[in-house]
Amino acid sequence: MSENICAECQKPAELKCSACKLVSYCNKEHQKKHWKTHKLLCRPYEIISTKEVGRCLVATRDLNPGDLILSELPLVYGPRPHMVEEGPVPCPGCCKLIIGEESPRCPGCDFPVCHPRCPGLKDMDKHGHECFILSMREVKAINGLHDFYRQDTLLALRCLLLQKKNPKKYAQLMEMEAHQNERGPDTETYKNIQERVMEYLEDSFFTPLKILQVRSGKEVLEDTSKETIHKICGIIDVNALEINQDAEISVLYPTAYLLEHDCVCNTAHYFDNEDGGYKVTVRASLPIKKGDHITTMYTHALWGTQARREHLRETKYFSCGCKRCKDPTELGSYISALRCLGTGPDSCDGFQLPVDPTNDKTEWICNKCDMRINNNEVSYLINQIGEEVDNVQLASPTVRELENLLTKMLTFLHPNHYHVYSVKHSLVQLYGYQQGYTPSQISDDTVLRKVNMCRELLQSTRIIDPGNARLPLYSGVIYYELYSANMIMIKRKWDLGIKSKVKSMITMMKECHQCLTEATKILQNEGTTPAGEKLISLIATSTKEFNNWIERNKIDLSKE
Ligand SMILES: C[S@@+](CC[C@H](N)C(=O)[O-])C[C@H]1O[C@@H](n2cnc3c(N)ncnc32)[C@H](O)[C@@H]1O
Repeated sequence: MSENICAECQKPAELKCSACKLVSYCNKEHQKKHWKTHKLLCRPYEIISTKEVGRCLVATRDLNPGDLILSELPLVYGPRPHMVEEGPVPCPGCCKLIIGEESPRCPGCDFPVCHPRCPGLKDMDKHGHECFILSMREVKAINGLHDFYRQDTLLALRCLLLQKKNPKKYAQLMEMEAHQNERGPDTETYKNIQERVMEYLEDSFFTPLKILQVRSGKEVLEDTSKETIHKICGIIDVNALEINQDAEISVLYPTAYLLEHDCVCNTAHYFDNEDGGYKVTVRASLPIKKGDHITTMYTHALWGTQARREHLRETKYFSCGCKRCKDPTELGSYISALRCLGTGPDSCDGFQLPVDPTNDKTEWICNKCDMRINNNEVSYLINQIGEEVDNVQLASPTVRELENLLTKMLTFLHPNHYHVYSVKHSLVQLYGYQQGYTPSQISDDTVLRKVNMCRELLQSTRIIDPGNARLPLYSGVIYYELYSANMIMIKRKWDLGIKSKVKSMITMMKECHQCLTEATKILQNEGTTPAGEKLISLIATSTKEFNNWIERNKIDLSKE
């Protein structure tokens, strides 16, 4: 007789839900009947393996934007494993950034901490367990703290500690892809890990630990071999998700790591640290059909194809072949396109596009006059412009400085190029605020310029991030600035007696309403970062003010 019980009638059952394989039924009819209840809990994906991507998730039913895909707690997490040579470091208890030299020390191991009573110091899922190992070293440091207390090695140590503490979790962890072949002994990555993690942990802590283990006959760590530590570092680099909310943390999840990459992904994920556990929730951000691959984004949506592909190759060891990467126009966004670089009589108003964007040595051809240039020239130009943009942006530029830079850039780049996007995104946040451009000072022409820039930015953002999965803060800011610019114009005209009977005024008011509604929707899961929280509150206040203004002036936007 079957051990399983039908979820509908509690009689013995042989049939299983094919999607989650967790619930049984005695017949198809009862399965159908129970679906209304079960669909809220049923996992909507299966794990498959393909030659191109390895293991990945595929939808087992149609999903709509917002539908839950998975929600889970970490296997292990810890301070982001990137070497810091100066400046703030994470507290090993809570991962919040602190200045090591000015901070108190952990009473157990002497690592700099935010407070000697930081709750994470005793928590066995955080610092509690590793503190014992770190206290093996008897010497303490007063100077040169960055080299002596290496928070960038703690996540690898926490992974090793799972060997004894939670063998099931350790086994799950060791199943993850580490790309060891691409990180072999002759690579820079290997040499770096050897020195930065392996030798540091071995010399400072494992050598005294081994002596203690022999003496006491008790084993704390089973396997601290070079192979295992290199594999763990590979696993962290390839699979960990990064959280930048209140602290800089890297997290390994039991299932979420299986999400494959796509440069236009169909899910969004959020972290929730309310119970101190960094739960991740993954939801569909676009409609996903049964059988579609469920994807996320490992790199920056606002980078052009060459920059994204290079980043993916260097950090995740694969060559992306998604639709956006293969399309010279990047789905019509023209985010990497240059102006025709023909000179003199050869110049035209066309745009230079890569002939084969997935080939690093591709030629770039003008879509109008066939003028060709090689990739080295394009890379050189883009790097030069990128450097100039970074330098100007870092120096808190004025409107005038950014406008001059923009004019210069537009002689080489498409108006939607990602470097241009970045400058326009800064400019729309200065128009209306900087001295000389405040709401009472800014000219009508400049307000219109801001409105047009916001609309152009929104158009590009919608193409490269149609589900608002990766750029919600960018979009939220643009919607807010489009609202603000429209409001300046509306109030000016209103004061001149041009009221709600005029059609263009109603159009602008409707756009204001739409901007605030869209921004509120897009930002609904962004309240966990300081920037998101601030923007959400600004938009909530503006929505109230806008609605009051509409009500006070007896305007009915639904009727007009
Ligand atoms: C976080 S892991 C994802 C799980 C992995 N597929 C596995 O089997 O363990 C990331 C790795 O998956 C592979 N991968 C993910 N997305 C890919 C894609 N779009 N194309 C090719 N490989 C991909 C790469 O090997 C990458 O380093």
